[in-house]
Amino acid sequence: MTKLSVNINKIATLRNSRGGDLPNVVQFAKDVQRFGAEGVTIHPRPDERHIRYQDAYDLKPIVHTEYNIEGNPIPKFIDLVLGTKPTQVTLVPDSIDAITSNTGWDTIKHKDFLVEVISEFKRNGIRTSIFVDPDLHQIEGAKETGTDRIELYTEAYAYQYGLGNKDAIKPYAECAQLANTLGLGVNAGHDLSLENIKFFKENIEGLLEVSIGHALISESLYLGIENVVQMYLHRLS
Ligand SMILES: CC(=O)[C@@H](O)[C@H](O)COP(=O)(O)O
Ligand SMILES: NCC(=O)COP(=O)(O)O
Repeated sequence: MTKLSVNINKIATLRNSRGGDLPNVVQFAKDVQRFGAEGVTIHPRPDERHIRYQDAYDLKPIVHTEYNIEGNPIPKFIDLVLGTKPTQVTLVPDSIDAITSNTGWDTIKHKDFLVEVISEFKRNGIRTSIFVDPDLHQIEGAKETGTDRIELYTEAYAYQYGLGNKDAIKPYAECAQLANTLGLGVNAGHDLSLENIKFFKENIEGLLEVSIGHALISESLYLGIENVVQMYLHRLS
């Protein structure tokens, strides 16, 4: 069974564009869970241009499914995670100015650092996951860090699948197989969508969780726009 965790960063980005509280991220998180989502993911960045640190605290009491907080473990982020105690923390090595996450960890080079932060989170009862490229050496390195899970960075798969190259699944399938053998749980995310998710799921053994935001929110707009336009027309008639 693969859990769907909805990343609500985009809802915060939309809210921030006007400075008010529309759309309301807490209400949105309540709604996605009511509609069946099995988790809520947020990815606060140091400049808080998407989800804000305060949002992470506001969401804590209402997320009754899996609460997953993603981010680069700088001191401010570590304090946030220890203060909110989500179900899972996913460590992502994103630079401060990156538009979105664009690389996985070098689990070999950053082993000592990862061992340190992962053990701190695990001491506090928080499950850990680390964002990695589909590279067998990086999966072996991930095992050495003590992490509970990995999150496979799926941007390359999504891009290639869109071009019709289904072979792009191969490194992901191999990495998932190795992770399963090593006792690491397998999550995945980035640019997964209604178009590419089924094939991914069918080919990845033991896929525990996917976190999806950008496409899922965009698809919600496309699929919901007809209804809303009709509702406005009705009120104007
Ligand atoms: C790790 C990852 O791939 C996602 O967390 C992604 O970074 C989504 O965040 P944004 O939608 O804010 O780019
Ligand atoms: N961990 C990936 C995530 O939360 C969502 O990524 P995306 O669907 O917004 O690309």
